[in-house]
Amino acid sequence: MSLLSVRDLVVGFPSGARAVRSVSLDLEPGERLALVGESGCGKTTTMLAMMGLLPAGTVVSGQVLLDGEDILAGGEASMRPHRWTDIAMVFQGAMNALNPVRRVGAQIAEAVRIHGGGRREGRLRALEVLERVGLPEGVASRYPHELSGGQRQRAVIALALACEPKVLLADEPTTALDVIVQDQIVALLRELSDSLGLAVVLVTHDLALVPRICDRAAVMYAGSVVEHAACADLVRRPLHPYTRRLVEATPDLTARRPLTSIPGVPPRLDLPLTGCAFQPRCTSSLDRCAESPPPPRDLGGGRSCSCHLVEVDA
Ligand SMILES: Nc1ncnc2c1ncn2[C@@H]1O[C@H](COP(=O)(O)OP(=O)(O)OP(=O)(O)O)[C@@H](O)[C@H]1O
Repeated sequence: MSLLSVRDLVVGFPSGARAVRSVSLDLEPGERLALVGESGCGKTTTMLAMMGLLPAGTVVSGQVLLDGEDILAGGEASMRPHRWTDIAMVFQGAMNALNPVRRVGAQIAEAVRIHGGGRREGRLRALEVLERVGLPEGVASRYPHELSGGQRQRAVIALALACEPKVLLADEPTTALDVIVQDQIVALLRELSDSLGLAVVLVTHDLALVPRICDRAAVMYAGSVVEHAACADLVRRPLHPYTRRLVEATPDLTARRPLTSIPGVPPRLDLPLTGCAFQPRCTSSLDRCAESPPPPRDLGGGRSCSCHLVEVDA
């Protein structure tokens, strides 16, 4: 039994869009998984569904199992005991997620109190987690605007860790930071995961970032995971045509190869799909790619791929 297991998650919006069509993920303690894919493919929606925090959408079907318990099954009543205490999230654009008129330490202490801790415990825990993410003690009494971008991102990570979660969902945690600070946040996430046994799901559109933090990666396209592999395998030998194009479209300062873009646009999510979602943009598609969606094919060694071509090659 995995620490976290997402099974066939499907999320719909009132507009009729199926932003998440089929996502399955497994995570063990201390493991780091990246969820990658271009903008709009459903990464954030998947994370928000796992937290039970979808602003407008609904989980149409699927399960989110934490230590074997389906935390979505009973709605808010079954999610509430686990949100923040077992599974926590650093939101996209999180540097603006702190309350601007409250001191950083007080915000963390409040999170602890809301989840049953006392005042003193909250204060002590705030100092403890701020130190844990590499911030000096004085940060506790500062307001968010008095911190640098990197310090604010650390403070947001500290806030997410306040109630000692087992799983951290980090949505684009290094976007909008300069490369030096990005490196520091990458190192911090790795270190926290190793030392606390924290399982991390990193959401990013930046494939270059993935091997620096994660062990495994799941590639999403139009709401579905299309390939799942160890990061090194995924980057060295991508199997799905979409992953291949994504790798080719990722800047690499050492390789001196021309950068390419992926022609075309992802499909509309409010229309049903008859075949593979990537087929209209795929340069190697077969007739049946337009006719039937390729099921995920288990290739062994933790690798899977949803592509008719991979079936032909195998
Ligand atoms: N509240 C909403 N109502 C309707 N559609 C929505 C809503 N929120 C998101 N969507 C749609 O769901 C799809 C997936 O969005 P999502 O933000 O999950 O993608 P993403 O992969 O995280 O993209 P990004 O990297 O840009 O954040 C998009 O097509 C988006 O337009």
